[in-house]
Amino acid sequence: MELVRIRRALHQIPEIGFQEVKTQAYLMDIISQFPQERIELVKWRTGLAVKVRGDNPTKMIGWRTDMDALAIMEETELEFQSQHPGFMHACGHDIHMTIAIGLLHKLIDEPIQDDVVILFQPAEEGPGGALPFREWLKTDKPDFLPDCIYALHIAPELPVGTVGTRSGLLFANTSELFIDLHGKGGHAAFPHLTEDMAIAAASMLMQLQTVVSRNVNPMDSAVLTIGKLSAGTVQNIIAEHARLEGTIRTLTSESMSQVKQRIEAICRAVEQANNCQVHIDYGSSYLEVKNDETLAENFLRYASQVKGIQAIQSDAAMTGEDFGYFTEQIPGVMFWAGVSSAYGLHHSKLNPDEQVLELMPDFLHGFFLKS
Ligand SMILES: CC(=O)N[C@@H](CCC[C@H](N)C(=O)O)C(=O)O
Repeated sequence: MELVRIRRALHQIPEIGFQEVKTQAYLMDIISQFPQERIELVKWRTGLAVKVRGDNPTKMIGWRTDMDALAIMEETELEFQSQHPGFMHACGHDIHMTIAIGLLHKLIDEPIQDDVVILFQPAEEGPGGALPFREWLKTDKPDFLPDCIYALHIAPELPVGTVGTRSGLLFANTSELFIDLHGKGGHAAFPHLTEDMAIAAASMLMQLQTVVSRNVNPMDSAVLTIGKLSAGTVQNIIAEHARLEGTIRTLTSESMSQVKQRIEAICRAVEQANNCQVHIDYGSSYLEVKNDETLAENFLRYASQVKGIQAIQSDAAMTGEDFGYFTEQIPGVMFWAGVSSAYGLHHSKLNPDEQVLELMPDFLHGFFLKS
């Protein structure tokens, strides 16, 4: 299998959530070149579910990969860099999909006892494909619904060959956050006749910093990041509109509700103080990823015995993953797989080491053989 070629081809066609049309077509083309006797493929929106029949199945194991990219301008200057300006596989989903293809090929070549279903899931970065995909499988394709489910995420800071996970909570509860402020703009020379939304947004941004530092129990944990702040139109007009775009991360749904209540109180206060209208939109939200204890222990035990693999216990992280909607109802494990990149996830220069492409399909095939 020329996995490097496949990864580079996928890397060149990054598409955001539910727009993975070329990605889906490319994957289907690759899969159509495999022997078809053991496999059954169904499409779901821009995603795919591919079932591989085992020799003597007692269960169906699930493997999930995400497919979407991010709206980031790539700056790697690699010869195979993104052909879609402004979009990049900066979260490693091109690597994830290629590993899934490698695993699929291996399972066809050397079948195992159990059935395996590989889920190519769109829209992990947003607005979230896991929940509707899971629900569709349950209602329309129950014979594609796995009994247990696994997934990996690349870890730029870990060397290739290292895999890490933990029992229980791995990733945070998340909610996107979009806040629009509307007030009376006007001429830059007459500020007393306006309500400046740039000032109102700046003050809101600062006040939002007190939510985690002053309202969340220090023994709990939360993150409130505003990744984008925009206001106004040109240099000599006082802004009538401003927008804050961010994300909230907590360890439980309860603390997510508390954080949201504080954000709402701050927005009402900014409305009053600045004589403006504030509108909050929480966008999409993801459940925390909770690894099944027994499966996670089995996984780490297996990994620690494989030559060339270093298994580590990971800490929980404030990353979000809609894989949490799978582990909510299906026992599962997500793990980190090292890719030795100097630049991290969501960075325009992320450059994973492609050696992981050869290593992981073999490793997973061995794991599924013994699961
Ligand atoms: C693994 C990873 O980086 N996941 C994303 C998921 C984003 C969810 C949503 N769009 C949000 O921003 O809340 C992450 O940013 O953690």
